[in-house]
Amino acid sequence: MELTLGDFARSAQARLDPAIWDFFEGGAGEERTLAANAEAFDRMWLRPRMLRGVSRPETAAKVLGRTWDAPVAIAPLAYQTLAHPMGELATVRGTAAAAKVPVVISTFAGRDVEELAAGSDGVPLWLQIYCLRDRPMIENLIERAELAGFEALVLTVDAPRLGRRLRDLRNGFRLPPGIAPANLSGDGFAVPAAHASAEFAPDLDWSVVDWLRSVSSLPILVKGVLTDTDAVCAAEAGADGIVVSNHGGRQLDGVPATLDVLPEIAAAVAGRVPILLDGGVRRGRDVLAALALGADAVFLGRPVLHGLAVGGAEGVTGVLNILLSELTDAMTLAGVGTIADIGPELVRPAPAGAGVRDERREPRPRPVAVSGGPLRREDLHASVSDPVMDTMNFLNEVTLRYPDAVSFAPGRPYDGFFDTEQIFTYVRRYLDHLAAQGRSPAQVRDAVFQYGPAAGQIRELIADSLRADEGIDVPPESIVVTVGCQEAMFLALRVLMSGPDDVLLVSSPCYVGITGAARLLDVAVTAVEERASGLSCADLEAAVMAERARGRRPKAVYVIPDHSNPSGVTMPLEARRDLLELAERLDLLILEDSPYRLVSPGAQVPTLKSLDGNRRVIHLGSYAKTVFPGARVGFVVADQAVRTVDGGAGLLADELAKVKSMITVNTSPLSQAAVAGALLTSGGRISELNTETAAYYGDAMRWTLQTLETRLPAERREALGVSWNTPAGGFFLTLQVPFLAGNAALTRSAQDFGVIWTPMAYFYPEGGGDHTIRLSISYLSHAEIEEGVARLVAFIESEVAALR
Ligand SMILES: Cc1cc2nc3c(=O)[nH]c(=O)nc-3n(C[C@H](O)[C@H](O)[C@H](O)COP(=O)(O)O)c2cc1C
Repeated sequence: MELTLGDFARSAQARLDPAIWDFFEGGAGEERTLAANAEAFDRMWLRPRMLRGVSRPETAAKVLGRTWDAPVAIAPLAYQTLAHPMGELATVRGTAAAAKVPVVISTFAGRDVEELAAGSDGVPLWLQIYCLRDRPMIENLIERAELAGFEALVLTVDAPRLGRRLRDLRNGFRLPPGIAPANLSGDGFAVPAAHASAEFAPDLDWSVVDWLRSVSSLPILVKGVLTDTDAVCAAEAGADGIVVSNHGGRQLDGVPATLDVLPEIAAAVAGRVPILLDGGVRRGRDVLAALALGADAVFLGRPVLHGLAVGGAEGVTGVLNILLSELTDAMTLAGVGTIADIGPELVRPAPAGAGVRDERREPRPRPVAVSGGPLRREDLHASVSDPVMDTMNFLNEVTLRYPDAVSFAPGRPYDGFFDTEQIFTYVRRYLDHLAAQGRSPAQVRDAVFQYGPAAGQIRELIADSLRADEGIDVPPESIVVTVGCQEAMFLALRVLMSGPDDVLLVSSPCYVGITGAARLLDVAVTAVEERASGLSCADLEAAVMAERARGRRPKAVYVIPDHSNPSGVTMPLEARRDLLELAERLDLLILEDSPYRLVSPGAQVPTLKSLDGNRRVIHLGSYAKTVFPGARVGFVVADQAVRTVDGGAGLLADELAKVKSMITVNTSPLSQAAVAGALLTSGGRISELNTETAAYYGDAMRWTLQTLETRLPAERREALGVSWNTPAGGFFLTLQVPFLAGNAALTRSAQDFGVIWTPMAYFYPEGGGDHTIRLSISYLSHAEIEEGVARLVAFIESEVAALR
């Protein structure tokens, strides 16, 4: 039985073909905006008033001069015949049975406007307009609708073309035979995005409102407004109303939630025209919140399709009845007697992290400024709003919310080998070493108390250690000691990438630290799909050629050749040689990052840098896993020669150090001292220092793989459609699953099964990884691994059962 709109969504999903479900549910890009719409409502608390004498609140609302039974209308939704054969006719009838509120009919409706008007049973019908290149066809449709008794036009302005809807792209979505717009002539509709690219007029301006006005006497609402400026433009262009909408997150991913922009728009419009809002309205209290923040009414989108799929007209009636009775309940409990009584005092933002919706959606709770603070995030550098910058927020949030869950998420080192006293011993060891080298007491003191050289003061020790451990033979001058490896990446990108046409190539999936650094620096990133044995040279070459054909300059490729984060993949020796050869041939640099190799058991494949005869490799180093992450010490080896215009020569490392002096000045000498002490203790062989640690991680990886194998033997996992890779080292392995393993699945996993993992989709710069899970094995005990895997398997079984 469906008691909430969420229940209807679940029932609909069970009934619909997965590709159609994705077409309905999906948003553009990473679906950040889609998720944000709903979360914005979750972040809003209601402030009820008591003893207000409200027994039966009155939900009737007056909008555009007409009284509606409730401040809710049905959003334009294309191709409703995909959900039910009666399509829009069932929607109109189902709405009429629940309430007299407007139904907006899409340009791409699957039923004739005349037929809908005949079946409307007193429900106001509005026509949504996509202004196609073929204006006469649109004009004809408007004429027919007006003649049939439609009461308003809704001009959609956020779709010069369709947003990049990755689910549809992945599914190769096409309209099934027999599904087509009933009110348009022509063909080529089967792939909606392709049709839109060919037929939508992309170059409209506000004069299109004049044009509409010239062909129709109906009121015109402009749908798709997201800023105060455009709201004013719409009002000044003569619109009779605006619809604050981001198309349900289906157009430009990364625009804000509609509820978040509503206050600024309401302030700008100042009552001149009615404001409607859509996106994420799923409960009666959401309607209250939208009205409190300045909307006159809301549109309901996807839930209508869910109702249709579940029970045609009756389903739509069911959905509306739930929403409207929730609205009545909320008004009663909040002490609100009429719609006109709803004002801004009825809401306040929830504290951060509170109010997260407990449904199959992807919440990302974040504080919201309802009335605007002194700074607007949209005025800050775009990177702060970029999804890549807070990829891990949601995961951290879930981890905090379910502290008892077994977590396979964090890639942090096991702390059983840390010993506080070690730090003092290491620092002492380094200071003694300086004294033994003949430094005076004052010099030894300065070596920890003072600023140090930008390039670092332990470069010799690092160079010795690289020679001893890795067969990397480079002069100390080619090394810059950095604040963690992250700074090394940042410096390398800052120095190498000089113009807007420069491109960094990365694998997909890819470590987020590098894509995040690229974003901070406005560096263009192109992803190359990773294969089972890492980056393929053929793929890389094709990507380089494609970039060059576009007039761009691919300058470097970032790789984690050993036990990669996130996939766990290791490049074989031959592939490394091929990559070096390709880099030489294509004049590319390689950014090699390999933090896990020395904490992995057994012999390791040689580093790219040790095989690099042509100085193609910039080696990014980290002591986070081999010494301890709290030191925040990393380094970069950049032995490439740099020629100056006046014929001088230096090393790339010198340029990196220059930039570093303007970022962190120098890496903490105290931290460098601790790391140097560790290097000295092991005679430069950091691998020896980590023998026990490597054995520990190796054992944890084996244990995890073995437990998975026991719980899901071949036959069972085949039946479930599950598989995983078997890395020989590192912290990560990946699991393929047949269901969508995104944030919603993660929430169910944490909440219902007590196990947390990382959705691999976080690591795909251009989308992907939706059916893959990353497991980190680095810090769990055998018992925790066993319990965690048991829970994970139970979760997987339940998800697979829900699919069937
Ligand atoms: C399957 C689907 C089809 C849609 N078709 C149209 C359309 O033809 N015209 C339009 O202006 N908006 C269209 N929209 C956007 C909706 O009108 C509305 O803005 C959005 O769905 C509201 O968000 P909600 O689904 O979160 O309630 C469509 C949305 C979906 C999900």
